[in-house]
Amino acid sequence: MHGPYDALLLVSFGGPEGPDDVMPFLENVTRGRGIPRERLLGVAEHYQHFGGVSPINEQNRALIAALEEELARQGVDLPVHWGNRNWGPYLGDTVAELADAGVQRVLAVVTSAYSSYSGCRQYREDLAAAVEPLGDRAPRIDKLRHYFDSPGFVRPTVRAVIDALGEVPAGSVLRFVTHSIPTAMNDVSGGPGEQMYVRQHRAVASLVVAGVEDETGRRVPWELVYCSRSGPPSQPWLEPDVNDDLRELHAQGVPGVVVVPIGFVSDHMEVKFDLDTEAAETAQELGLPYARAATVGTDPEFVAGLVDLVRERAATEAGEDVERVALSAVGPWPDRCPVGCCANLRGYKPALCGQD
Ligand SMILES: CC1=C(CCC(=O)O)c2cc3nc(cc4[nH]c(cc5[nH]c(cc1n2)c(C)c5CCC(=O)O)c(CCC(=O)O)c4C)C(CCC(=O)O)=C3C
Ligand SMILES: [Fe+2]
Repeated sequence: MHGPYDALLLVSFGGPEGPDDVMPFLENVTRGRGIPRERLLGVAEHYQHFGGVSPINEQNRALIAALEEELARQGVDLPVHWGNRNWGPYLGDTVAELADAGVQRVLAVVTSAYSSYSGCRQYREDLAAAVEPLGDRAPRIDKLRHYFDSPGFVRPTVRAVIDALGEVPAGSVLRFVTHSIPTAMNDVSGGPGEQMYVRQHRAVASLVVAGVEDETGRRVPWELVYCSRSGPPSQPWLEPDVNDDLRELHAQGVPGVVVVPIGFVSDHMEVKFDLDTEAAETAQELGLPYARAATVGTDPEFVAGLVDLVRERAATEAGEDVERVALSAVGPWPDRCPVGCCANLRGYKPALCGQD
């Protein structure tokens, strides 16, 4: 059953595939965004530290393979295509190829689970830019609703946290980690004043903590902290930074910490560098026992959960009455984003998959 759709389209960030790609990639990411040059050079070093290769592309190839397998297993006959915002295969090229192949209806699955300009509307603008040159030949593109509070995202995270808690002393605490964004971007995430970026993350963290308690009987103290701040120091971004927080935890005498990167669906550079390299080093300097919980990646339950959401959407588009599973009170997120959702603070641009 795949309702009206002809194809799935995995939509992601993209990343460099070798040392010479790093600066052109970073220029693509930061064009017109006022990111200080020192920050850019610093981030270039993070990539060069890993041979100039971002882990994200390989992880997306693995996710596509896992999705194809699960779709076949469930008897859903939908091919999976792939397009990125900042590096090849570029979204514009992929969507043009789909049009050439006569594909008419596409369901986009974005590798970002939450509402924010960077993780939601910017991708919707990218989709609009991708169809724009194609005119009447453009496929119609829908976007899968946000899956942060889906069982397929929450349950593997619960398991990952339980595993990681086994690596640190009893009495350790949890620190859920996500990408910092400007507070002004958070304010309009999900709609004017909604602050959905933070609210959705806190909802996921609560669900995970409750899941861990259900399974282990342990109620573990937690907070939400941030990594990967960029932008000029004068601009407020979400805080605390994970490294500052580790110092604070050490000062409080906690016996250890598990960091849980719920802001990332796989081990992106932020996870590999900002957590596994930098934050791990901070913890080591402090003598603070530290473990990092796995991201959902290609966990079979996550992949099956995405396919469940694909089927839900296909049925909805086919006019069927379907149950919309969501574990938190801030979900289920609507299929089409509401007016003013995750506004572009630099000015309105056309976007697909929303009411505006
Ligand atoms: C909310 C959010 C997500 C999660 C949602 C999602 O997954 O989409 C995300 C993902 C990612 N961000 C990534 C990389 C970068 N992000 C940057 C810059 C920025 N990110 C921002 C926010 C987010 N980013 C923001 C507000 C900026 C400032 C500039 C701007 O307003 O746009 C910069 C420039 C240098 C710097 O400023 O740090 C880089 C290199 C990669 C690839 C990693 C890899 O290679 O594995 C991924 C998945
Ligand atoms: Fe980013």
